Amino acid sequence: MTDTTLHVGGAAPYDVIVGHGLAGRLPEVLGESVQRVAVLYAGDLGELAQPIVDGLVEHYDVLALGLPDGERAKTAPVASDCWEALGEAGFTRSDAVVTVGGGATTDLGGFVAATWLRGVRVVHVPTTVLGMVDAAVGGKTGINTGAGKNLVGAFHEPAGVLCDLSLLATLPREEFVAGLGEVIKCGFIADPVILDLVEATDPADLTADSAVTRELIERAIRVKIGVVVDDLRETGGSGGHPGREVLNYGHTLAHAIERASGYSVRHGEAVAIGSVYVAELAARAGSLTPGLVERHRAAFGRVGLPTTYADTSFDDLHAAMKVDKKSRGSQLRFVVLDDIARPRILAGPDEADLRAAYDALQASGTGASR
Ligand SMILES: NC(=O)c1ccc[n+]([C@@H]2O[C@H](COP(=O)([O-])OP(=O)(O)OC[C@H]3O[C@@H](n4cnc5c(N)ncnc54)[C@H](O)[C@@H]3O)[C@@H](O)[C@H]2O)c1
Ligand SMILES: O=C(O)C(=O)C[C@@H](O)[C@H](O)[C@H](O)COP(=O)(O)O
Ligand SMILES: [Zn+2]
Repeated sequence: MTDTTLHVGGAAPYDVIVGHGLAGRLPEVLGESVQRVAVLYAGDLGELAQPIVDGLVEHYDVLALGLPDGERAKTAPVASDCWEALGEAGFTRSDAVVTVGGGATTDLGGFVAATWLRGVRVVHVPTTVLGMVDAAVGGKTGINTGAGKNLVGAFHEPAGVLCDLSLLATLPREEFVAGLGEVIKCGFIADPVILDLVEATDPADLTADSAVTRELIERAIRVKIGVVVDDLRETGGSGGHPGREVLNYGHTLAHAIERASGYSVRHGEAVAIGSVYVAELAARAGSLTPGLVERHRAAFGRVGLPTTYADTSFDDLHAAMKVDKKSRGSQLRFVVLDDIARPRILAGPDEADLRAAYDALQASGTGASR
């Protein structure tokens, strides 16, 4: 099957290429001025990263840096170690970073590229579904702090994104399923066909190499591109649309759960739980019907994502939600739906509704399979 090229327009345009065996296209995407390339890869993925490094060595001076795996990469000390390594290797503004890994790796690597010399080129090679449909696209980069998730970061558009579907072959099932959390989120906020496909497909057929998986991935990328080109820096939408904040659907509670669980709940799993929570909240605010709340539970639950959570008290999660970037002063703000693909901002909901929605989240649904 041929590669699909999805163009991201705007001030710093680039392409997201979806296909198989894409590593050979890295020089074309990196451009001609680059001399040195730092490959920042998830340390556990050495076998996936090595052929990419070997290909680059033919064209560039290559510095390969293995990072701590997953969320452990998204810390200030890891970013600092990368800056030191780039400094020792004499990296200049004509050099570039290539990231190879899941969303945690692209977030950290993107942040290093955004901050080194105030910004050098970065090309992402995401190796998870979540990285392909979301983290590698759109230019959000970041690390966590003790106070919460993604609290330090920068917007830094990549020079290109190579979504090599062959790399998904080794992805553990639970990581594959976690990525579907962001895909299904895209269905609720913008593309109902995604929901139809998920509901019509036997979950056993949602495999790394199936045609329906590729269609879901490409549809979710299109949703993300469509949102970010209109509101690259999350300054707000128009005509009542939340703008880029719509991609944060379900994320206010999700980030609080990730932090409360010491990041043992995967991001995509937390997004599933958080989306059911905002659906319950929207129902209490009079915008979403009970039938559509149940559609949230059914769609996420169908692919094996958790739709309930009870490990942390409401008061602890409420405190954690207050550091969400959508908050303004002491006011919490949520993306909610009036219908499928009709998002809006709900500002300052009553604490009683927030609590009742959490009670409803705890009362039914399926938990994480761990
Ligand atoms: N910047 C953004 O716009 C954005 C969007 C969504 C999510 N995120 C961030 O992305 C992160 C989650 O990303 P994720 O779900 O990809 O998790 P991850 O990066 O933590 O990777 C999950 C696990 O899968 C392993 N893995 C990755 N690819 C593999 C492969 N091909 N074969 C075998 N194992 C593989 C990793 O080693 C890791 O253990 C979170 O930190 C989240 O905040 C950022
Ligand atoms: O790209 C965006 O914008 C998103 O909000 C996508 C989210 O799926 C992603 O998890 C993002 O990292 C969350 O952003 P944050 O600003 O809430 O940290
Ligand atoms: Zn997310």
